[in-house]
Amino acid sequence: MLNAFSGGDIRSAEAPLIDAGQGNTLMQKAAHGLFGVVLGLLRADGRGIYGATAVVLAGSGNNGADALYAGERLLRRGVGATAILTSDRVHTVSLEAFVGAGGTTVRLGDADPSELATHAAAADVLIDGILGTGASGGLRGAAAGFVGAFDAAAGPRGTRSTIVVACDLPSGIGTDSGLVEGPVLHADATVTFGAAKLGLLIGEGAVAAGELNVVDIGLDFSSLVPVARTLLAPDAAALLRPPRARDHKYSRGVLGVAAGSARYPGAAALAVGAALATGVGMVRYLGPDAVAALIHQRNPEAVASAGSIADARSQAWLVGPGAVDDDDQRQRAVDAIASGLPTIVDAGALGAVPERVGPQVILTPHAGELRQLLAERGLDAERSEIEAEPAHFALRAAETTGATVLLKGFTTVVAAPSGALFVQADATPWLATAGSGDTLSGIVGALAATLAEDGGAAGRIGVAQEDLWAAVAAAGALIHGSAGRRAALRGPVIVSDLPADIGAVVADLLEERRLAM
Ligand SMILES: NC(=O)C1=CN([C@@H]2O[C@H](COP(=O)(O)OP(=O)(O)OC[C@H]3O[C@@H](n4cnc5c(N)ncnc54)[C@H](O)[C@@H]3O)[C@@H](O)[C@H]2O)[C@@H](O)CC1
Ligand SMILES: [K+]
Repeated sequence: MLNAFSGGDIRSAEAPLIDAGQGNTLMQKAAHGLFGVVLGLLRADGRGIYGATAVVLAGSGNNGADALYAGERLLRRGVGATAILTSDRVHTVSLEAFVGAGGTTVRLGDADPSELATHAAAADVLIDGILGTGASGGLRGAAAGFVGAFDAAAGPRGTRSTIVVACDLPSGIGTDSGLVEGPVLHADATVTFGAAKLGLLIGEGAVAAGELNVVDIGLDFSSLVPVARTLLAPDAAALLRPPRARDHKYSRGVLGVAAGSARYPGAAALAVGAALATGVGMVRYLGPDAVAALIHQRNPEAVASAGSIADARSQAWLVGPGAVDDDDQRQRAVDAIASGLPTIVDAGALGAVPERVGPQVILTPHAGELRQLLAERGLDAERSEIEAEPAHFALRAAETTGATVLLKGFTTVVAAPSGALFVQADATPWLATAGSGDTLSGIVGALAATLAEDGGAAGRIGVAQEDLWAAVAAAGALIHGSAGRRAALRGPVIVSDLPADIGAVVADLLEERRLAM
């Protein structure tokens, strides 16, 4: 599990060490970690170290100092380095160390920004040390102008030749919100110190951060509660329930699916296929015969009927994908939510959620659906506001409804009504395609069905019992994202092919778990 903390948490973890005169040691550890990642990136890209070139953007605070000390280390390894000082003030001791190692410096205010940007775009590495956790608001003035000029000279991430590495955070992102106000340098990698900050995991901050590296600088977080957690592969693996010797189809877990309608039959087939690939004892399908016929073309093992929720014994329910303009499906959604069983509520069923439910009800909206859900409860927000601050709005929705809320987006945010937050960035943009959400709900449904009667699941991954369903939803996002990345190796993702990748991801997770035991 990766824990994320707020800027305030990081400061309070640093405080005792700084009070004990360890401030410089912390900074040297941070700089050393940054230096190490830069070396690794140069090597991974097949570039030599000796003779490579680096540009260090150094702002007025300690973030600039970290970047300058990392620059000093690069200089001592034969890298040619220039520091662009973005403010009139600079951390003098680190600047002296940088210059003492042979670095050249230039003040941003004294030079032509487009000339400096051209120079930076020709370098092998650009280290962004303009602002760190002490930033208030986005980049302004000359620094903002430089970022625009660099983007114009170097081209966007993925096409440019300069490797951009953010020191602690991409400068100007909200440490706790991931909000980006104004221009921001999109990093190839971010090297963050002590612990991940929430703003690196959500919203535009996560987009700007690129690959996240957390450097241990010896801070003690044991007395602090993380503001968010990210499940890693071993956590998702611990939630999988492989079949045991005496299992039968009912003991493994039955997922009931009330999805699909005459208008959207495909969503049900995608959800059922994904659930079966994740591993369940049985899928019971409830819905129109025409939809059942489509499901059976691909998955004849699904048991189908047009009955009611009360007649179809299941351990968990999945309602809503493709269930539009269908009174029977709506009634099944209402009954499933009221059953008290874990119930994944997607798309067409989100409108059937009563005022208050429990955390075993897992809502899986995208930003537009969450906007609607909140509006129906008198909480008005624009879709763009939700996309900019996904954690805030997912928590609001969980608090208001009592449900677990999985908000889809570039990163998946899962909020529990307790206030616990999980953030998963496992997906690939290739998964942004029609039908993708139906497979995610199928995966989460299968996990819920297999864990519904497993009292030890929360303990296995170290979460409170009340947050189990949020962790299950996060594990579903991890499996879905990993399957999407695997599928994308073959080319654009075709969602109906995803079950093969879901099965392979589940197999890999179980194998890693076996090897770790
Ligand atoms: N406190 C510590 O002991 C450690 C701090 N570390 C580093 O220190 C950083 C935090 O340092 P600071 O607190 O000095 O803060 P920053 O380095 O983030 O800089 C804050 C300074 O920038 C200015 N500023 C704020 N917002 C601005 C804006 N929008 N535009 C232009 N200027 C703005 C302010 O004058 C402020 O003094 C961390 O991100 C990390 O890199 C690390 O060295 C580890 C140890
Ligand atoms: K920075």
